[in-house]
Amino acid sequence: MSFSHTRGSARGTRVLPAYGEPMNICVFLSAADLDDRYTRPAREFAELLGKGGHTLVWGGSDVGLMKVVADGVQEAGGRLLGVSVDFLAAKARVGADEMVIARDLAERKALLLEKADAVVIMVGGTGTLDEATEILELKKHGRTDKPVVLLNTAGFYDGLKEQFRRMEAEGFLPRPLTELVFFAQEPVGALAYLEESRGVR
Ligand SMILES: C/C(=C\CNc1ncnc2c1ncn2[C@@H]1O[C@H](COP(=O)(O)O)[C@@H](O)[C@H]1O)CO
Repeated sequence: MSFSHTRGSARGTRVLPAYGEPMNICVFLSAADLDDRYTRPAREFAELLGKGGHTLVWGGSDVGLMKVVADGVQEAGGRLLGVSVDFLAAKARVGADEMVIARDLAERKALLLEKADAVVIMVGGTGTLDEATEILELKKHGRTDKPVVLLNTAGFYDGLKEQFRRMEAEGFLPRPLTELVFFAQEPVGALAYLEESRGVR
């Protein structure tokens, strides 16, 4: 495993993989221990990701749903690229292919997005919501065009979807909602969207 701390602000820019090539897929998701309603689809998505030869880019911790997905990706043959943060470095997963330690949460978010070709938002709490709104805000301002999927497991994000639709209908969004985020009901639909959108960008 390679392990590095960040220094300064010089960072490389990712060259997007061509259609059919493996991607770096950043997943934002809960650090909590959850029941089967949420762990089953998370495991299913992890397996698809690993079997597709993709790399999981995630928050680096070995807890809750974050661990479920990291385990699933690794077992299915995918790579793990963690971006932890200084104050959680002791909790970082041992055995990831790469682990970067950011100085603070803001830098971690920037690194997670920088290293990703695409983003999937799974069920989560305030941490996940914070990460999700960061990428959506960047997309809103045209600062990135990376595809974003919201995996709406067990209707967890029905309320958020409703709120986004209201924002769009009442003029709060300068871009159509469909350009910001794709809502997937199932893991297979989430990955299919990412793989297809890579071919047309
Ligand atoms: C080991 C313990 C806590 C570890 N907690 C976290 N580790 C890594 N990343 C985290 C942690 N908590 C939040 N994150 C980031 O936010 C998302 C999850 O937050 P949520 O509030 O649970 O939705 C996740 O994507 C991470 O990037 C306790 O000792």
